[in-house]
Amino acid sequence: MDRWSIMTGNAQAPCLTAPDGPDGAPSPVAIPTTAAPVAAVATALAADAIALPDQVGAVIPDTAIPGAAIPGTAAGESGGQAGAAPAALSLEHASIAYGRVPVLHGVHGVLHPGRTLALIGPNGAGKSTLIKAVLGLVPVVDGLITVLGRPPGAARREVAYVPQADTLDPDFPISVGQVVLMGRYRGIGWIRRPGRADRAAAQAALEAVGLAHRARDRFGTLSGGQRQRVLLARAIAAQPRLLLLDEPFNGVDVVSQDALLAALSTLTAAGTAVVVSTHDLALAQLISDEVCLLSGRQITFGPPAEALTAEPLRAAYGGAALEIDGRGVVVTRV
Ligand SMILES: Nc1ncnc2c1ncn2[C@@H]1O[C@H](COP(=O)(O)OP(=O)(O)OP(=O)(O)O)[C@@H](O)[C@H]1O
Repeated sequence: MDRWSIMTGNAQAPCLTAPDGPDGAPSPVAIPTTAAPVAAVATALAADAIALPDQVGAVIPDTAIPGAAIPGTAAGESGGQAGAAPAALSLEHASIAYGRVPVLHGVHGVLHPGRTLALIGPNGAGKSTLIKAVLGLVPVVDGLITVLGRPPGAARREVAYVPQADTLDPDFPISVGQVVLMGRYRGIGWIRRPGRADRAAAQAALEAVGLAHRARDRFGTLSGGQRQRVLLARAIAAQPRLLLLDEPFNGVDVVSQDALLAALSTLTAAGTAVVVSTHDLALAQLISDEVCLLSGRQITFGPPAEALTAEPLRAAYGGAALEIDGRGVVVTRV
């Protein structure tokens, strides 16, 4: 049976196990196989040239919202202190709505620079919605979201976003190197040609994801997982302070996933905060410092050892979260 599990034999130090593993050995990562084939994109890469919000893997365009810090924000809540770097992301009892009715309620927690936050929850839980709210694309109708000390949207120059891969067009005629170089355009503008530093940053980003040797190849000739790595490289080249990844591991094999994880680790070590939405609970436990468990509302926000336990998982997944002899929790595929 295809499923994820988080075994919590020791509540203080949960370990990850794949109960269905071929040899019974612990397997740290279970990759969902629900990814749709990478589908048509032409627009996404083309749109990037005019800096539309849904662009791929690049720093989100600045909408010229003044970047003033929000007055009255509690320093402790948003992680801001006089003279200290602000939190990468501060969520204060935020509710988010597309129209009049909020689809996500009561999101509350702080992500600091260099830390990784996993957004977890079943289909329709609100993971993508939260990412869009952080980008300033969907309104916060109650509470507050602060990004790098500023309102969502005002910090776009320093925020990179990698959307779900299946929104991309693999047929767009552009090389791998050019895709990555697009990550630099926020800094250099669309008129000026990229300089040596931009090319070096793009090259380093491609190396970080292990695809420097494919720089001259057409983007569309890469596999889905390799394309995902290129898009991450593009985001890395932008040198963001906050990176938002919407289900980046869908359809990615173990080798590509390892390359992605290594690149992410380098980023966080350099101080970039990462938000990653995923259905892979084991992976979330492996890579995240904080977990935000959602199901139309926030179930819990905290370290994985606390957030990915039986009670909150049952609240999010209902009967799909099965406890096994008090030893751990299995969430069947959602
Ligand atoms: N553009 C939109 N307009 C109105 N409602 C929307 C829109 N996009 C999403 N929703 C609704 O918001 C809720 C949360 O959707 P969202 O895409 O954030 O979930 P998700 O956790 O990312 O799901 P999945 O795991 O399936 O990607 C759902 O009920 C969905 O129908």
